[in-house]
Amino acid sequence: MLLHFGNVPVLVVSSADMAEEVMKTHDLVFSNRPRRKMSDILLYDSKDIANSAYGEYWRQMRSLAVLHLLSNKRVQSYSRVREEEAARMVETIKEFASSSVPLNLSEIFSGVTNDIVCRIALGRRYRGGGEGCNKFQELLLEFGELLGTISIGDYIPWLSWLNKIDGSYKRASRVAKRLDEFLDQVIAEHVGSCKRKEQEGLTDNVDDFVDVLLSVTSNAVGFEFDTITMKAILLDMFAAGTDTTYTVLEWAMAELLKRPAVMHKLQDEVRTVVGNRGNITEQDLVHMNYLKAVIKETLRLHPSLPVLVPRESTKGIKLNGYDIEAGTQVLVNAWAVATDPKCWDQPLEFKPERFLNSSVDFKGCDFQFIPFGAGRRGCPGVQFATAVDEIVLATLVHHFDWDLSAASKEVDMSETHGLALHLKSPLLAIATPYYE
Ligand code: HEM
Repeated sequence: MLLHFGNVPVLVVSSADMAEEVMKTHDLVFSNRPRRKMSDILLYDSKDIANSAYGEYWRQMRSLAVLHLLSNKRVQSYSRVREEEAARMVETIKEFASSSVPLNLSEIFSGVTNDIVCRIALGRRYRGGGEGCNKFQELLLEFGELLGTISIGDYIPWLSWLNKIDGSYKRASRVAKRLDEFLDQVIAEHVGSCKRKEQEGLTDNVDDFVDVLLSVTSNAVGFEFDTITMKAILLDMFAAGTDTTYTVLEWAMAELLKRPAVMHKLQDEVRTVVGNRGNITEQDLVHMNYLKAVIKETLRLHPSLPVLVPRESTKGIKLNGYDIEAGTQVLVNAWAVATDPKCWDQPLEFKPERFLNSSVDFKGCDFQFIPFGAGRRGCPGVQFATAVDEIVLATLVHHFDWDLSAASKEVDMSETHGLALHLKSPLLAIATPYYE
């Protein structure tokens, strides 16, 4: 379907075949991202990976992230961080469980995901008191909210004065400045501690992303990599990696609470694999096929980014008989594709079993299921996200039995959109410890 948003032609793709045309057959033509004023303000002139224009700069940033930050090996090296944070979440929930107060699961999920991303990216948690903690959390919230808004000026340039008078650009500039100061401080602390370690002959066995980026900067040859680029990449990890990852947990738990039989089947699997050994390790997850199916089914019915991240055509092209001009924005409706009755049996039913004896995966080869996109601009954070989602969800159903709160006997599945697609109301449930 070809629409016009103001001055901009927008192609909406809603079938697996057309998604394949855009993201595989003509991927190169559709590898650009539209320029957005908000990302220019918040992300150093869009110098991050997700928003930068297709070209040499993007290629260098992307390969840096894929090779050094988000590779399988690097993601696995953070298994202890994820295990520790999942265990910490259990302790927090136990405090609530003893008072039978309904627990705000949405808050728990956003907190644990944020702690994991902060520890991996910046080296420590930035939540719950301590120097700079609240300031950073507040800034991240505002950053996400602003980045998720659509500016009318991007579509109708002569109306961009509206964004000036509604104060959103000014607010974004203030948030960008404060985040910039915060990241400068984090980087300076890392540089200081690197020097100290060098002088004392200490070696840290797990580097966080700032450590990795600092070592890449000092060894980078032949491409433009400065502190600005480093800060843009770090912010990308929060912008692209936090909300998207935690909303999967929110939707998965909402579906499980609505379907006790599915919840019990998952609990049986997790408890059989782990027994009463206490906390789950990532080694255990390898044996949890139903858990993986639950996460896939959640991403099928509730993709975190239902229309992915917009692409833009770099030149005119004929697609399915239609002329698509250069500069056309493309929205791939991943939700429509993943619920298309031509590809899926009972498409609107939550049935994790459909993935048990199936090779269909979200790695970007099966175009009927593309929650992480595909092709050159496909999500490089798939391993990172699934590692977090698997351990948190497994831990939650292993340690506790769950019941809807007395206040809400029905799960309210209404949606709202920020950076990612959220439940509109916080998910509340009562936890009863299983192993006491
Ligand atoms: C469940 C969680 C996640 C979902 C559903 C998701 C989904 C997506 C999607 C749909 C895109 C655009 C793909 C395209 O245009 O074809 C994308 C891009 C991206 N994602 Fe993710 N993502 C998730 C988690 C993460 C994580 C954890 C990170 C990093 C820590 C990350 C980093 C990125 C980056 C850097 C891009 C931009 C890639 C580029 O433009 O070259 N994502 N993601």
